[in-house]
Amino acid sequence: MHLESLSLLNFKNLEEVDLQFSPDLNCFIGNNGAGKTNLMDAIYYLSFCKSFLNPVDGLNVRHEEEFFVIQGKYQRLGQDESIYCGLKRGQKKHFKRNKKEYQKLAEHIGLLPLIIITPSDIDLIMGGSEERRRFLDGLISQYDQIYLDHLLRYNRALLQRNKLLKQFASERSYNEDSLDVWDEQLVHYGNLIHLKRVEYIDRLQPVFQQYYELISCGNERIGMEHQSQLYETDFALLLRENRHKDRVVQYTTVGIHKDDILFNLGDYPIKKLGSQGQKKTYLVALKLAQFDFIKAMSGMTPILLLDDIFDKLDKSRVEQIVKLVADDHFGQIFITDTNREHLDQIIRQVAADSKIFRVSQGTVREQNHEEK
Ligand SMILES: Nc1ncnc2c1ncn2[C@@H]1O[C@H](COP(=O)(O)OP(=O)(O)OP(=O)(O)O)[C@@H](O)[C@H]1O
Repeated sequence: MHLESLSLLNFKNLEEVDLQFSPDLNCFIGNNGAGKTNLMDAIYYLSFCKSFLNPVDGLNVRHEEEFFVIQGKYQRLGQDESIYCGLKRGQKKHFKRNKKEYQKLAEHIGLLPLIIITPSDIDLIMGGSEERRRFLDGLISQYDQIYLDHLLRYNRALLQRNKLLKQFASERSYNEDSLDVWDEQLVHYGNLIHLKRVEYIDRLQPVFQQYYELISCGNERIGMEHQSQLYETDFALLLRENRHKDRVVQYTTVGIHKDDILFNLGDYPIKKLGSQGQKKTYLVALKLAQFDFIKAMSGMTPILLLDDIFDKLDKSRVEQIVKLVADDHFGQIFITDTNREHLDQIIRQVAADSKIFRVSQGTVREQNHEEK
């Protein structure tokens, strides 16, 4: 599967862009603030119906303009696919596949698999546990509708239980039975979600370790540990034991919504003790493992977006990543850099077709390989 062409109108700092891509390697080169990441974001939008940077759609409309349009033409499983996304300030977003508007955006997710590696991934390590749960849930639910359904039902039950706990406090009344209904639901769906999370982390772990070893030349030991209260105690018992506490604090303090993933380097948390380059290596390995996963589950090779991937990495790690992505295991790749040297290094190693685009103050033009 690959993106053949992209047209943009008023998307962030990109006023009008029309580009034809290589099915293999596409490089965006330009100075800081030129618009390289915005191009990546537009491609991300076409797969996930939203920006990876900015959850408020209206902020992606070019300043002083009223609307944006993103259009992409894809080759997917031997067929042409035309995807349209349009937004007028203050109005609903329109998202179309082959001119037909989606009723629900969720129907589109998974159609055009894509993995992005970006500097903002650092939130996965440095942010709170909800970042890591979102990563894991996103990974599983993209191709497992049942898991997504269980997650939605669990969250709904959690919301209702928390509402009741608040109500008890404000009305100073307490009815055990009304909590039981929600506890039953939490236990049922929570246990199913727990089993799936355990299974998926077990599957992700070895692939992730392999990528990390490849990039770091096997010099460092890493780990990923799923932390859940359900490993130690039965969920129903846990809820019963913590009922009194939950009533006092007015929310549910135990359950799979408290899970975390501990990212380790050696015996220590990478969050506290890892260097910037080690954290970056960790994230690249994690995302490449996610790539393999999605590839296996979707039966398609995802598009790979590498945004500013070489920043903070030493020469040897850069070389290892270049070798990795030059492998034909990966399909269409988009890569941004301010440094032409890195891109030339990749282009030299990749036997496949490649294109270079110069991005400058919101304009983009294809340049030939000799032009510097
Ligand atoms: N809605 C918008 N309208 C106009 N410009 C915008 C909008 N949103 C963001 N920008 C501008 O886009 C520019 C950032 O572009 P982008 O992040 O793509 O840069 P980049 O080329 O990736 O830079 P770097 O190398 O620093 O990562 C900024 O100058 C920012 O002000």
